[in-house]
Formats: sequence, structure tokens, C-alpha cells
Amino acid sequence: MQVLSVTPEIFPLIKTGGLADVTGALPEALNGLGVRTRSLVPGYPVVMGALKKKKALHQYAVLQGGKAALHAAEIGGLDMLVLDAPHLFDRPGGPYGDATGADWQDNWRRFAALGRVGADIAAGALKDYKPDIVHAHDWQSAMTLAYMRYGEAANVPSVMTVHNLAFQGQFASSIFAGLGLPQQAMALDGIEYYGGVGFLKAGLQAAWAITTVSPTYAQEIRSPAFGMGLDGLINLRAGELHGIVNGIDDDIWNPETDKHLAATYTAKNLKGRKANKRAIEERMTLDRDDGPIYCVVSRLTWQKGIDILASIIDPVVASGARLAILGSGDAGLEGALLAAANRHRGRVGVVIGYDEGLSHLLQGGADGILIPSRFEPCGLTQLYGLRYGCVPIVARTGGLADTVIDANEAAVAAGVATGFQFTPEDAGAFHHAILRANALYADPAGWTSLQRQGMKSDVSWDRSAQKYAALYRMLLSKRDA
Ligand SMILES: Nc1ncnc2c1ncn2[C@@H]1O[C@H](COP(=O)(O)OP(=O)(O)O[C@H]2O[C@H](CO)[C@@H](O)[C@H](O)[C@H]2O)[C@@H](O)[C@H]1O
Repeated sequence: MQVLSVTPEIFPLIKTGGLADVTGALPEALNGLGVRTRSLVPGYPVVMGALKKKKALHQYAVLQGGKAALHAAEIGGLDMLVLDAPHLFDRPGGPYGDATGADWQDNWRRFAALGRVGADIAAGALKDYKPDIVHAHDWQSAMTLAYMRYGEAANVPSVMTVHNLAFQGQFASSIFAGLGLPQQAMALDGIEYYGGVGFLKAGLQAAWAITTVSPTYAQEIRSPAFGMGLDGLINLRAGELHGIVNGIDDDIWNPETDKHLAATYTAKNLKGRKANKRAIEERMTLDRDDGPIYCVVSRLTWQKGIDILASIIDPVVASGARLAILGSGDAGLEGALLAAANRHRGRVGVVIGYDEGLSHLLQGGADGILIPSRFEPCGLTQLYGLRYGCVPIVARTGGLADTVIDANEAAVAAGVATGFQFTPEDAGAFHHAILRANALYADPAGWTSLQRQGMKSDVSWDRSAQKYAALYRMLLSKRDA
């Protein structure tokens, strides 16, 4: 079975968040199940730079205002189709905005182009390749499914995966004329969205199946509180909605071989974690002591509950814990964390920025990882935490609820606990969870058993890849029915 995955990010080439980890790891996991994935990605400068030799499979004289070409490439074991469209993608800054973080004004053009090309491939534009299934990730890829629906690939089964419903790709209705879609598409059951155009909305309407990245989030987004304006549509399509929890790439995230660690270790022998903890203390100028260090690796945003974290730093420090925080995002939240680091020198370390290596070291040496998200479609950092014996302390929402087993008395007695959950997502409950973690940390045998239990959790892609493969097969039988 051939699957075309359309994605705006793919690890290791281009990553701003968890989406890249997923689209980078899922192809290999599916490979063993007889599913071959080709990934269509925009030709950002880093992607073009990784292309060894360029051989255009397909050319466009004009695609959204300029020349474009499609190149095949094998990069890091991934089979890719790269959309080279310099007028859209060859620019400095991030994939969606400039160096100051401001969105590119022509994002609608950039990702309409990606969608157009995805749909052309689905319709058979390439000589030697036609996918059986098209799988689109988030709003940036969602127009693929709209172009398929209103074009020549309406009979090709498609999957729309929502990694985060908060990002929807909403634009003014004036862009409609530039999309090249038939007028009938500008309708309530098409791409029209609250008077404008909604890219994710269009994908959700057009997809044969909709998935999101955990069963609990799949339920949550059917409610107004989590549905971000799309709960009505999602409820209408509830019969086609599936929640499949993410896995992790267990070659990249393996404490036994991880090159970013000061010392590697196994579940049996956790000694190496101590050297990593010392390395964190050095790197983040924290005092050296034997109390717990809790880390944070996150986008610094409201979604991630970083304001809740900032509001309890003083009592957490007073409880004897130290904090090691890595992230970037909202300027206000960055400032609040830096101010806390200033107030609590040696107790709170903050690194503002994006640092893949440091994120591994934190998982390999911190005692716990704090994830106070207000909503969390899946969450990957708690999965890395489980694999690394870095105990997750998480809000009970979305994928966090599905993947961490709270250390309540019954779970501890049964030996199945893997972390701490709290609810509601507020300062009081979060603080209480950290105090519960401190108490268990003071009992080394109890803490070690929590770590080991977490390290035993199956966080690999195996089970989830099987679910995607089964979904693809179900869609193919629907096509053939
Ligand atoms: N400053 C930093 N330095 C280095 N690494 C950093 C970093 N900040 C974040 N990261 C890394 O980025 C990834 C973030 O993963 P999350 O699951 O938190 O995803 P995110 O919210 O971006 O994406 C959405 O998509 C994913 C994938 O489906 C869902 O899990 C999630 O719930 C949803 O919100 C992790 O690999 C993490 O280690």
C-alpha cells in the first residue's frame, strides 16, 4: 500500500513542534506493516540544502505566482517529495513566519500550493507513482483534501490528522479567488468558515477519515470547551473520527545509546542518571544537592499552562525542588520565567531557545518533567519522560490522561503507577501534585519503582502504527465497496 503523507514539518529536517516528530517517525513504523509512505514537504532552505542531487519529477510553469518543481529525495531514510517553489519557500526565518515570529502574509498561498500539489499527485500527475491513500497533517496540509474533493482525486481515500485544533489556518474570504477552486467550494459544507476561508475546516469536511492524536482528545474536541469553534462539524463527523495515540522514535529517544547524554543508562541500572543530573546543574547553573530537579521542555504558551507554572514557582522552590526550564514562545511568559530565575539563583535555571540536545539531557537527568497543559492533543515529552525514567507530572487532559498512570495509592500498591496527574488545570492542583512527587521522591525505593514502571511502558509506535494501517485498510475497502 502506498501512502502520500503531506506535511509542513518532518524530523530531522524541519521541526517547530511535535508534528515533525510524528511525521518523521511514522513512515518507518508503518514500513514493517506493508505500508510505504512518501512524504511531500515544502522546499524550505534547509530541505533544499539537504537535497543531494536535484532531478525534477514534475514542473509547474506557474504555481501560486511562480515557477515550481517537484523533486524526489531520500533523506535520513525518509522517502520524500520536495516542493521547490522559491517564491513561496526560499526565505529566512521559520516555516510559517519571519525571524520575529510574525506570520508570513502569504501563508495561504504557500500552503494552498502545497495542497494543490498533493492533490495533483493523488490524481496521478507523476509518471511512476500514484498513492492509494493521502494522509494530511494539520491545517498547512489540509487543502490537499479540498483540492482532491473538488478535483480529480475525490475517489482517493484520505485521512486528516489534527495535531492541534488551536491552529486552523483561517483567512479572509478575499483569498478564495486565488485558490482556483470551483465556486461551489465556498459553502458551509466546503471551505467557508465564519465568513472567511478555513483550511483545517476544509480538510475536516473533505477527509474520508479524521484522526487526532489520542482517544481522550478525540472526545474532548466534540465539546465547545475544546472544539475551538469546530465542535459542531466534528460532532457531525463523529462516525469518522478516530483517536490514535502517538508513539516515539525509540532509536532517537533511547537512554541506552543517546549521544546527547553525559552518561547512558538502562532501566536496570539507573546510575548514569546521576551524571546527567550533575551535567544539568552545570549547564543551568543550579546548586548541587540531592533534592529533586523537575524540568520543563516546551513551547512557552497558554496551551502549555506555562503561566500556571510561573505562578507557583515561589512555593515550589520553597518546597526544596529545583527547576530546569527549556523553551521559547510568548515574550511575556519568557520574561516571567527569567524573572523567577533571577529571584531564585541556583534554584531555577531557564534557557530560552530551542535546543534538541539539551532537551535530551533534561529527560536523562531531571527527576521529573512538568506538563501543566490546559489542553494536550497527545503530548510527546511525557512519553520521552516515561522512556527516560524522568517521571511525568501532568494535567489530566488529552493524551496526557491516556499515557500516564497516576501514582494514587491503589496504583502504587499494584505497582502500575508511572507518574502524577492533576485536575483541574490550576495552580492549586498543580502545586499539590508537585508536593506529592516530592513526598515520593523522599522514598528512594518508591521513586525508583515509579521510574522503572514508566520505562516499561510501551511508548513505541508499534501499536499505533498498526491502528493507522488498519484505518488505511478500512478506507481502501470502503473505496472498493
Ligand atoms: N525549546 C525546546 N527545545 C528543544 N525541543 C523542544 C523545545 N520545545 C519543545 N521541544 C520539543 O518539541 C516537541 C513538542 O512536542 P509536543 O507533543 O509538546 O507538541 P506540540 O505541542 O508542539 O504539538 C502538537 O502535536 C503533537 C504531535 O501530534 C502532539 O503531541 C501535541 O499534543 C500537540 O500540541 C517535543 O519533541 C519536545 O521535546
